[in-house]
Amino acid sequence: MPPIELDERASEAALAIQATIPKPPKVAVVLGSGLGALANRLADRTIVPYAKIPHFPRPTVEGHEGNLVSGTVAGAPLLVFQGRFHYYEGYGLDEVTFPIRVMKRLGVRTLILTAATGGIDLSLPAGTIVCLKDHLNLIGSNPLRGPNDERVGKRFPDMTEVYSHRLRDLAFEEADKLGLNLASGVYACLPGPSYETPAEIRMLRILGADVVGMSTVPEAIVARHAGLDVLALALVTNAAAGVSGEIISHADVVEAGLKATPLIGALIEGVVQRLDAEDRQGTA
Ligand SMILES: O=P(O)(O)O[C@H]1O[C@H](CO)[C@@H](O)[C@H]1O
Ligand SMILES: Nc1nc2[nH]cnc2c(=O)[nH]1
Repeated sequence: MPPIELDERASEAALAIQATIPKPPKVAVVLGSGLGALANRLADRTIVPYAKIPHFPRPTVEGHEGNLVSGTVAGAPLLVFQGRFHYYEGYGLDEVTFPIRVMKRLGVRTLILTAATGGIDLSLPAGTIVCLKDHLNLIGSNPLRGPNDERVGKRFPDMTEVYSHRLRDLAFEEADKLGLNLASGVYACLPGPSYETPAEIRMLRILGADVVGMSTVPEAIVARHAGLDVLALALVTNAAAGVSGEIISHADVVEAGLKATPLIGALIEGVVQRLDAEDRQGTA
């Protein structure tokens, strides 16, 4: 889609959201598969169904509800995207990353991405939360393909530090307070929807990937292009193909997400409260 048209659509979507949420929070979270219940932890909730937002796609995957939820965690404002869009659903990368363009319009400055993933590294069993330090974009395209919108960002955005060092440090500090052993790793993004073969997982391990999924990376690229700071937390919901010999099912992925929601929720809340405190002190 031409960038001007895309920007107009994002602007219309943002205006519609602002009609219900006049002062949107500056920190947003995108919830991965099975992590939707995290939105229920917010106080003072205002819910805008994606269906009510112009140009917003609809999630078609189980475990992705399709609501924008604004509220607070321990007094700190937070905007939650309860459900995301994936390339394998048939959406173009413009559509997959549309919420990121909208949140930029809404004035969001910090994006926290969450995702369900398969654990490639043998030291990352199901239930581990991994703070991403980098990624491999193996989706076969790039969400910034096409004419560049110079008003949003550069033609050739730097990707040396996609996942903010500052936010990662903050996440590790908050994890320590919770007694949570937060791991660090590289996310490989494949197009899906089939899970990987054991041979593909062996290849990904050689390439340096620690976890694998079918999302997150297009969103992170668009967010960095637009100047947002990004933190990404990947939950290992299953051993990647061939690692344990167990078959992988999306129902199990969603169940593992639900089980880990209190822990990943507590971690996100700790980070959001710290960001809010920094914001109040004018240091963010
Ligand atoms: O990345 P999220 O949306 O958490 O979902 C992950 O889980 C699904 C597969 O079970 C895929 O969509 C994969 O990307
Ligand atoms: N590609 C991929 N995505 C996932 N999402 C949750 N588990 C997996 C997995 O093993 N592979």
